[in-house]
Amino acid sequence: MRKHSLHVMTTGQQELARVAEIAGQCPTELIDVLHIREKQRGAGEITAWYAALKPLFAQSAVHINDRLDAALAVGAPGVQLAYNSLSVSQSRRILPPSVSIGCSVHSAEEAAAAAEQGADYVLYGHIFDSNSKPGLAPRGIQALADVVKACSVPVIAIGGIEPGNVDEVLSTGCAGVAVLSSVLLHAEPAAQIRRFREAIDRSHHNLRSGLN
Ligand SMILES: Cc1ncc(COP(=O)(O)OP(=O)(O)O)c(N)n1
Ligand SMILES: Cc1ncsc1CCOP(=O)(O)O
Ligand SMILES: [Mg+2]
Repeated sequence: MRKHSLHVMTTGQQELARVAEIAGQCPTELIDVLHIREKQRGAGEITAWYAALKPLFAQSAVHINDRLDAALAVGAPGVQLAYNSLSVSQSRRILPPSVSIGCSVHSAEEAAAAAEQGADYVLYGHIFDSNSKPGLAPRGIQALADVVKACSVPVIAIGGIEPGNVDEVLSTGCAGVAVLSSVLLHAEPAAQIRRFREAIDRSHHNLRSGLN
């Protein structure tokens, strides 16, 4: 298992055929987790996305954002909960224990609460300015470090993350990075995935265990 992980999220702005085309050209084995984050699509459509993308991400875990019904229907190994999803504890009651639960959090308090309820990891952001979160102020590196300290489960950083700022992000002790536009909307997604993986693997920062 790799020390730090690379999560890639679908954008909600592309058709399945385009995402599949990109995946077919990319070293997807360098990606630890693909998130199907298609908030405007129904559960049936999301199951079709999973069926089409899973073979292209054979070595990645494919997690489903929000829709536990779709995740259960396809046997996905993980879900990602958003602010308006079922809570972590509600999700735990529904999902088999083997299904990983990630939870989007926006403060150290939310991160600690998600961990307490049984989240396997939290996603915290946005760290830097991001076109994917227009008009919203970024939370910054110090806030990420504070979340890492407050939280007993791995923290994945998201928002405005590029290969050039990965080292600074990992210096907080977080467990990895999640990227949306900088991979799937990039002109050269394959090269960009390699740059991310190299930047992550080059970093010598250690994971912080949290609560210390
Ligand atoms: C009112 C409000 N709060 C938060 C969000 C963003 O949702 P979030 O839980 O952060 O889920 P992801 O965007 O991370 O998938 C929102 N849209 N509105
Ligand atoms: C889903 C989400 N949550 C916080 S920032 C973000 C989007 C990050 O997108 P990008 O990687 O394009 O900055
Ligand atoms: Mg969020």
